[in-house]
Amino acid sequence: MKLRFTKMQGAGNDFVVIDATQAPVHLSHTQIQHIANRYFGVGCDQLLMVETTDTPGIDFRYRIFNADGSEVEQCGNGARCFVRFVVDKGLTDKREIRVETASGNLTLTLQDDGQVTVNMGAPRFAPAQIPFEAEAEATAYELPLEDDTVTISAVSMGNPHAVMLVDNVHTAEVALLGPQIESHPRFPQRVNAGFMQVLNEHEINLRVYERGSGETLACGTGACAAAVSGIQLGTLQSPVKVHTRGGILTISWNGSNSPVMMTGPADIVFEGDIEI
Ligand SMILES: N[C@@H](CCC[C@H](N)C(=O)O)C(=O)O
Repeated sequence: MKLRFTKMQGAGNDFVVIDATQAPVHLSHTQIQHIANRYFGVGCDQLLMVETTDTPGIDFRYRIFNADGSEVEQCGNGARCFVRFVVDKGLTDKREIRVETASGNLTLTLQDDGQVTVNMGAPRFAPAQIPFEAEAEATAYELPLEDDTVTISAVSMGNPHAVMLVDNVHTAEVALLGPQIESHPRFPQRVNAGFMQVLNEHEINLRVYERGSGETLACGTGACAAAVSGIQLGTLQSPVKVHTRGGILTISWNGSNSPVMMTGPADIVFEGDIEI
């Protein structure tokens, strides 16, 4: 069977987007892994499935799958690409769109300059899926690894993140520490591992080793989690410009239960059909 797809990217985090608004599309783990494979498939960090919904006041539903086939709760760069997709494909003429995800509803706005702003909702600091004993907000936790102990902040943006401070992201041991943090026993659902270098109180460099996809050029929820943890720790102030390997994201957060706002690019790269 041939499957029509659109390849997109947001700050270099790349996606295969499937339009399932006309008819349902069911893909197995193996089919998603094949599509995501950069040698034998299309290649992507995540696959996004755009669907309709009957929920009042909600325009679409969209589902997110990592390159390893696992379905996840949230994806910041994917949310921006989702908006560009439904607008560019003529699936809506709205510029402010409400979408249902596995971790709640989001409001997304397509700006006149083509950038997309996403209201990512409020962060959580003791997320249920991260069983730290302490309840304190934005506390830094010691995490013992194979040959080292690192200090991380645990932040949920709907999906789980462990953010650590590093002196220099370019030399940080992302490939070594990322997989150890991702599958650490203290994170039964696994976790996205962020490596943050503070440049000044409004600017950071960030690399993220993503759960289920490995290191990506950018991670939207990772950028939100890093900015939030830095603001909570008192080293950053909103807004925070996040420099990733694939582009710049701007994160604003007024603290406590206020929503995290993320702004950044989203573009279509090409379209095609793949045999699955
Ligand atoms: N790239 C994404 C996050 C995708 C999901 C993540 N790998 C997870 O497993 O939670 C983003 O832009 O937020």
